[in-house]
Amino acid sequence: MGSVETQSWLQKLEEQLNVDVDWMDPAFSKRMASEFGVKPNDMTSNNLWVNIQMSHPDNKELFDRTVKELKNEGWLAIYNRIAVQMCKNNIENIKGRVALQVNPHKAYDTQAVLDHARAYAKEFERAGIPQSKYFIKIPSTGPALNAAPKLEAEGIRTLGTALFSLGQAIACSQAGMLYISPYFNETRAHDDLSLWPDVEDPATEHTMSARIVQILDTYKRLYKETGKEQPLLKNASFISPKEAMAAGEVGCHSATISHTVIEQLAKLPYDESKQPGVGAPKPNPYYKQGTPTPERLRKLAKIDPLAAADWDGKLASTDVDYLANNGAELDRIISKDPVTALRLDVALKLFQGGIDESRAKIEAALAKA
Ligand SMILES: O=C(CO)[C@@H](O)[C@H](O)[C@H](O)[C@H](O)COP(=O)(O)O
Repeated sequence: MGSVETQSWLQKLEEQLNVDVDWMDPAFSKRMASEFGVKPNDMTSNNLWVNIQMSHPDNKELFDRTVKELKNEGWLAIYNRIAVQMCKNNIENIKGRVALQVNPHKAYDTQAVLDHARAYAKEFERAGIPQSKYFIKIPSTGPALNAAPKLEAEGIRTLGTALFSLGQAIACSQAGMLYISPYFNETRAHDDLSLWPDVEDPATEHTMSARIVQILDTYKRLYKETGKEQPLLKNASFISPKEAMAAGEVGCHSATISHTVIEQLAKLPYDESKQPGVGAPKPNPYYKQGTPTPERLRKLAKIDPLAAADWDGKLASTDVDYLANNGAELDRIISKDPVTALRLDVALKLFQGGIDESRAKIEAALAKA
């Protein structure tokens, strides 16, 4: 797939938003450019992807060497250095930034989030990767997001992850973050398809679409009212190619996509007449140029299929300080929104499982070193 006549869904999507790769393997990023005709913009990761990539045969020598080098520094120092080096191994294959996620066990501990992000930053510096080429992923809880303004002031750019609600998105804006990653699907749905809203037209029918539209509308309004740059919406957690195309139509800034869905997008020949809706070319600069939400999606601005049964129909207010008192108001509104509370908790546990496995591998190697 390469010529304009046989443009793939993936190539079309890259015209509407920045396609990012949600996977750390350099061989796959290379294939994206050479076989699929789309070089990834950013490379995102999470504690599961780091854990998988750490066990890749290509990284055995890196793993063994780092355990030896840092055997007196503890498992986390070893984890950080290996994770940063694996980012470095992919940096030539992407156009933008690489990403690492802080320890999900510390999602309610501001100081621990700060310490971990700064430890990654030190490793990036040591590896010769400038601040302009990476960002740090922080879970969107009250205490964790309180670390972001301090990191941003130090030039360490951040992304709010495990994000399922407008309130979390407003808090990320208040924290001055570079990106947010709302999860289009809850993480459990990837393994239990009975939880997946597998709809014909995800942009209008998927239960998460309304929240994506509302976050974008709110950020565009805040940009207009304050002139302050807003986080860029990097949509994540797609199960099907149609969902990624919906992110393009809605007008997300970027979409970080698994290797499985990228392969599918690359194989589908694009035919505009068969798409339920078509996105606009990507605006640049994103908020300054701006693009309105497409007419057929306007109806999503005021509904919320994921809201609690007693929802009063009001969207989260931008006049509230969600970061005050260590994020108490953010954590309060999350607890009043059962879908967000559950999805956030499940996502954190999933990532905790990932880092626990890495820790066990490193500690087993340390025991033999
Ligand atoms: O948050 C980002 C990127 O910012 C992603 O890496 C994100 O962790 C993943 O897309 C989701 O966790 C989906 O992972 P999974 O449910 O497929 O295991």
